[in-house]
Amino acid sequence: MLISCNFYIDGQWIDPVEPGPVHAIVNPADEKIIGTVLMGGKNDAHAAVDAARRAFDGYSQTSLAERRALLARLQAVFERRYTEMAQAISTEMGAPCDLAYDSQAECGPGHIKAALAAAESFAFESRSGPNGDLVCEPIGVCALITPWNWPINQIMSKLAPALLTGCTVVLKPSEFAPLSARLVAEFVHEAGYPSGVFNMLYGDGPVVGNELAEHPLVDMVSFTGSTAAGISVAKAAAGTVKRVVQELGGKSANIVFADTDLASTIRRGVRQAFNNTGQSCNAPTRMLVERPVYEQAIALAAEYGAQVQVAHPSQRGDVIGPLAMKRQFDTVQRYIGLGIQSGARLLIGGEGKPEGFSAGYFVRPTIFADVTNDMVIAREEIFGPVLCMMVFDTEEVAIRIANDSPFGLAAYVNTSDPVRAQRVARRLRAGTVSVNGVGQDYASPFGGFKQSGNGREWGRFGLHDYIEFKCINSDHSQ
Ligand SMILES: NC(=O)C1=CN([C@@H]2O[C@H](COP(=O)(O)OP(=O)(O)OC[C@H]3O[C@@H](n4cnc5c(N)ncnc54)[C@H](O)[C@@H]3O)[C@@H](O)[C@H]2O)C=CC1
Ligand SMILES: O=Cc1ccc(S(=O)(=O)O)cc1
Repeated sequence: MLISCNFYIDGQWIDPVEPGPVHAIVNPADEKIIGTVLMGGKNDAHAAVDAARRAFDGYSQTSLAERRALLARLQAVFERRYTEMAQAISTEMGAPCDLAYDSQAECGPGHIKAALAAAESFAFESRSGPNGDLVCEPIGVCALITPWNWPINQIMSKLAPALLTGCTVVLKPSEFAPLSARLVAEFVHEAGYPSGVFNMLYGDGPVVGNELAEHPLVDMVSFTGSTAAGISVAKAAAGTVKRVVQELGGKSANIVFADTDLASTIRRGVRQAFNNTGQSCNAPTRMLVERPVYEQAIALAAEYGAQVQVAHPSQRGDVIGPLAMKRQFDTVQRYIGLGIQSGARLLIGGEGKPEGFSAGYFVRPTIFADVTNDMVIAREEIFGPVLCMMVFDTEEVAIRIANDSPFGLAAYVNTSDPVRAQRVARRLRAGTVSVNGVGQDYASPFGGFKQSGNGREWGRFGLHDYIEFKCINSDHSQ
């Protein structure tokens, strides 16, 4: 039976009032249509915003204790229905089942727990000065516009702090990840949130997303996606002076110094670049290797890259699945072609599908060596399993190349010298820096410098996005 996805507005499952083109849900592993997403229009966006606006007066006045209890209930529902979520993500965007279960779905409870933990020590009320009492109030109605690549990471890193701070929400997920968003709506309903606190509708970015960004009754927009769409959102939001938080693209550098444990560093770098089939905005897609170990690093990367197994998402283990959609497949093919034309040395992979895959948006994991930082493949976000390797001679040059990017989301440094690691990390213009493979915890801030964005999500940093600070000045001497 075909799946049909409709909207959750004001506590009800409803069809669009202004139906747009129906979007087919295509399983990226076999290209079969498994369902449809009903896409809305401007009037649907208005209905969702109106519901969120009506609910705001009541929900914003609930106590923090009540909101913590509700969010804890949402966590419990999520954990009980966890397997459904992992399966939905794997089906809609092709994440291999173990990645979907262990990492993709895990972001849901992960972000809820981090928000709840942050609230324990967050100063929602404090003194700001001799006369001032500082109170943190919910900013209002929030539009959450999210992509398809880590759908639950991106929904829950926004939704958990929004709900905890007393905001009401309109979620517009990507139509390419409709199933996980539908489950989120079911979980919120089951957790017992009042009607209108959470609303969800599908629609095109330029129509529904844009309408939410422009809407005078929306107080803030939290957007994750491409830099181009993020710029459109900011422009649309500017007329109403609403807050816009953007988490955008990346082209992250992975600096490999000659004193590192080369084999494990290269293996990890290849694995991280190909994880989620390269569809992560913080993927380390530019590997910068110090000259004395460059040829050795290239040989290791080719060896490990060739061992990467492309497989149907139902296959257990550390494999990579298809890209999420045909558009992404075509984009990645184009970039691989551009890499070859630009004279980069193709180590593994290349254009076309891997052997044995005729259906599905599977691509060949591809590594280019001798890439220079002016090549298109080194400058633009490819969003596929395409790794660019470059050589550098000095620490100074490595930092310069790493920072020579319009993006600044993440960076990676590998060296056995802890002093150098800290020195370099502090000079990299990126929102997160990983030293020797150490990953990010949910309590720490995630976001970018430059055209990678303007905010910080996760943990207590995420709470700030949804808060207005109010200073109440009065005579404290009495
Ligand atoms: N940084 C990240 O996490 C992501 C980056 N991307 C990059 O973006 C490229 C294109 O992927 P897309 O799915 O097309 O991402 P996108 O940025 O177009 O879409 C992300 C979300 O924004 C919405 N949207 C798009 N245009 C909008 C507009 N003008 N106003 C309001 N909302 C809008 C979409 O409907 C979706 O919900 C990828 O190849 C990749 O390079 C894509 C997804 C996530
Ligand atoms: O830890 C999970 C995680 C971190 C980053 C991203 S993305 O950069 O937004 O793709 C996804 C998942």
